[in-house]
Amino acid sequence: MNAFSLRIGHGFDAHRIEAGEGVTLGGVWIECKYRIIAHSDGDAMIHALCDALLGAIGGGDIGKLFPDTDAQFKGINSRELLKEVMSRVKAKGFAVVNADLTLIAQVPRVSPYTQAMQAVLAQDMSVSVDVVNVKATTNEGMGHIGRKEGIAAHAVVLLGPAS
Ligand SMILES: Nc1ccn([C@@H]2O[C@H](COP(=O)(O)O)[C@@H](O)[C@H]2O)c(=O)n1
Ligand SMILES: C[C@@]1(CO)OP(=O)(O)OP(=O)(O)OC[C@H]1O
Repeated sequence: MNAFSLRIGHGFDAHRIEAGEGVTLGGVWIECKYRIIAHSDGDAMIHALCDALLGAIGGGDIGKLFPDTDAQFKGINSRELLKEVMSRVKAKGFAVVNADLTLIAQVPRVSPYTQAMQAVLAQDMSVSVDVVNVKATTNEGMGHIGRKEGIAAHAVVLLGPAS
């Protein structure tokens, strides 16, 4: 790696939702009438971010690292997965330049929480909060997301040399 080494990564994740008492997204608990169906806490935004980071370092994906057949990951807080992924990013000599996440969800409404999500994700990636962007869109009522059967998230990251 030299001073000009840059790596880009993209991640995507989707989970089903059902009636419940709240969701964790971007590492932030959001009280609402839904819950996310998953082996872990179902934080699709962090899962997409982990896959983007792993993609950038050629590190596979979170399903390979943290199989959903392994009891040790049952109900796990996805921030723990992000911390492990970040240790792999750092071990390869990279640091996050910026990260951009998009949640696609008809529900819940997350705009009151995006700043808190940015702060949590910046902390876990050891970067300044102004290089982490979180945004959301509905699916305008279309398809499974529009019918409130599930949610999805995309993440894009740029990595550069750790100084
Ligand atoms: N789960 C969501 C989805 C959207 N938002 C916010 O609403 C704005 C309008 O959404 P559109 O689908 O009509 O583009 C969007 O820009 C978000 O700020 C949200 O908070 N939570
Ligand atoms: C996080 C893991 C592991 O608990 O499970 P899920 O919460 O089901 O999430 P997914 O995005 O399907 O993939 C990675 C998993 O192996």
